[in-house]
Amino acid sequence: MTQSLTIARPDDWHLHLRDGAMLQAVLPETARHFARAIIMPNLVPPVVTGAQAAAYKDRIMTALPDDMSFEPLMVLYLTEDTDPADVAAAHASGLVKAVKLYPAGATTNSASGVQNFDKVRPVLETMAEIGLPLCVHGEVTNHDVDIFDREAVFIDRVLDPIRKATPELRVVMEHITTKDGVDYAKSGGDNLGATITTHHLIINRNHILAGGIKPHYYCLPVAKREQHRLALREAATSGDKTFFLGTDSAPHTDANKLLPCGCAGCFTATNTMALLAHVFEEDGALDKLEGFASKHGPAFYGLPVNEDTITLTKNETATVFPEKIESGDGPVTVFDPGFPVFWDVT
Ligand SMILES: NC(=O)N[C@@H](CC(=O)O)C(=O)O
Ligand SMILES: [Zn+2]
Ligand SMILES: [Zn+2]
Repeated sequence: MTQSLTIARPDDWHLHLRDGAMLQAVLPETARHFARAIIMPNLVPPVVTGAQAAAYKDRIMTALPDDMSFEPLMVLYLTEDTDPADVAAAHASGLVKAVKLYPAGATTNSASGVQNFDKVRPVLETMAEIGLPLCVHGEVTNHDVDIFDREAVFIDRVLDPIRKATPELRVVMEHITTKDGVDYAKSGGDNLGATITTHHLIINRNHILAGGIKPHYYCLPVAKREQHRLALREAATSGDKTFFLGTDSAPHTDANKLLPCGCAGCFTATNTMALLAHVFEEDGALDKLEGFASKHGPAFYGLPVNEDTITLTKNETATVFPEKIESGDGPVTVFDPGFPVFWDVT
């Protein structure tokens, strides 16, 4: 018997669209299901100023197929030279919905990120005053900190001090991967939210490393132990409005993934909603999917819930997702959950 679920059209609160040929290829994969997305600014060079964000938004809208509707929510990449007045103007004009903090060297294209957090205090204070959220890639970069501990250590050494110094600052902990992240987000009050990716609800570190290395499961923050995946599942399916969907769909060509030093990122835009329906059903929480994917994010960002809807259908035969999508830069492998999924967006 087929089963179906209609929910308000979802949004993606953490998405990499890239630029040029890759943008052209991946944008329809998101716009097919999602109404809006928070667009990550880690291009080369990064999207630092309001003018750069306006130009990038134009390129996204130009790449959007005529028969699709989609609103990119633009984000500025925080550097030690970011001008608070430029940030305030970009927010006041309605263009920019968040500022992104990358610790320098933490992840893909983060070389221009912040090294000395004191240098960005004036920007953070301006953001707190105007209510502009800070999105955070929450990992320290110290070589003496184990990669599996970098999120928990970031919370103690960087995030908590920033929030104590600026309690009015609204913060999104992006792509949390640990129980530590879940617990900290839960206890943070209304000014703190957290996004969770689809893939971190599905894989743990064994998926990457056991039985041969699987580069397509390698992303940052790296997937952790099973106990952490279970904590993320519980948070996402709990109905707690602190937690919302940010897919972190991060396309890299297969050529760039399958290298001796391969790129970090999972490309999930194509099948995210079907995978989430599977996950939420498995946890007996289909009634919580709409909150996670369509309602808690707009509430945090002070935006309306989308008026249109999507319908998810569970079929008798497994859904066949494309193994790869083609881009002008080369093929991009679609995230494979490793089990059959019977849901699809109709
Ligand atoms: N998540 C990833 O593994 N990669 C992202 C960067 C990021 O979100 O950290 C990317 O831009 O490729
Ligand atoms: Zn990140
Ligand atoms: Zn990301």
